[in-house]
Amino acid sequence: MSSSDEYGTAEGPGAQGADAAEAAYGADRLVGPEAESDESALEAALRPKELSEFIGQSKVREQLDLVLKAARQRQGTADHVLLSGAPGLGKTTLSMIIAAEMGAPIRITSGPAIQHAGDLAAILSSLQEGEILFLDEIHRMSRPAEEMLYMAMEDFRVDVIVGKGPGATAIPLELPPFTLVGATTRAGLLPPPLRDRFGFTAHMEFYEPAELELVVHRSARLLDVRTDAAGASEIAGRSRGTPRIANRLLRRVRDYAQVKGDGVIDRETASRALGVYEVDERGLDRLDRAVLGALVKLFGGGPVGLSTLAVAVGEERETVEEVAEPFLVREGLLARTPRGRVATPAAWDHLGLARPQSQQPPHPSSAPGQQGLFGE
Ligand SMILES: Nc1ncnc2c1ncn2[C@@H]1O[C@H](COP(=O)(O)OP(=O)(O)OP(=O)(O)O)[C@@H](O)[C@H]1O
Repeated sequence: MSSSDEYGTAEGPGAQGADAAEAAYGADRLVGPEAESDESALEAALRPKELSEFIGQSKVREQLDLVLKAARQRQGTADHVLLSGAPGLGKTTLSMIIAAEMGAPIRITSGPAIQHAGDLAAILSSLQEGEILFLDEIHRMSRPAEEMLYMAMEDFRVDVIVGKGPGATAIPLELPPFTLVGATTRAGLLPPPLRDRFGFTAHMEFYEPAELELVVHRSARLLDVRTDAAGASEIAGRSRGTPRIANRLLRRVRDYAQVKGDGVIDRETASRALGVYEVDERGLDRLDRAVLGALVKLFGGGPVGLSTLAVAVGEERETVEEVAEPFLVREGLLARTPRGRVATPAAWDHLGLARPQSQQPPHPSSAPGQQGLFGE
């Protein structure tokens, strides 16, 4: 096994790998950021319909508001919009809000559904003037379709190729002006010519706990569930900065409150309910804690190779690398280093374990160089 095989990449997985591993492991994962297969109707019911209802992302909202107002004043179509950010942060929701604010219809499709340029030509040629075309996972579109999109975005025109080989001819096709809203979890993977054709690019950040509390209160109101401030705060704190997860945890806590309590969600009820589902107070689930526990207890905090860590927790290495690690890294509990995975001092604290000597904060009298690995 090569050393890169053993240690995995320090940067993390590629796009397709991450999507596949999340889909495979994350299908029934309460804190997975992807939508579950039966979730779309529930999500639709909870989507904010107007920009003013959209919680958080204040900069994005302010900028988008300007873009849309200006387009409305000119009675034209809005510039193409690129929304980037992790799954479940509200990209689809924002695209629907753009359509609503522009009073325009919306067509929804995704990169993986457009494998041939012809698929895209069929969609583009049937758009109405001013229509919003939402292209989710735009980074997963095929190359020929992507190239067709360049011209469509810039000149509202496509060349449809008829025939094959030397006899093939390009028939130009005029398109009505439309607004493309592209969404991607990996803006860095978009080729620059595509990225540059968007007039407005917004990066969506993870939400602050206070913003997620507002999401929980709003959803609770729509679901007709009573939640007090402490209950909403407990759910928000475990939602990994993601409204989709907040809404999902709220539904599970609602079940618990209904079956085991009086239907009201307070701190105690939320905490007990999420304990049943093994989501801890910081939003880690069983897999996250298994990875962290193995790293700390079996390997003294590392460095340890990815494959060895995966064997220790009985999972595929892709699952550890793509499903568990991103959140652990984001939370500052685990670091990916060229020598392998390393637990940070916060990992011991989170697991309620005493830090070993090497991870102790330096004693004020200790000489430089005797500090722990992270030199706190
Ligand atoms: N700012 C917000 N305020 C209130 N609810 C939100 C907000 N953002 C997202 N949500 C809710 O979270 C859920 C997921 O949002 P959405 O489907 O728009 O995410 P997404 O970024 O498009 O995810 P994916 O990349 O997986 O398609 C929806 O039910 C939506 O109502």
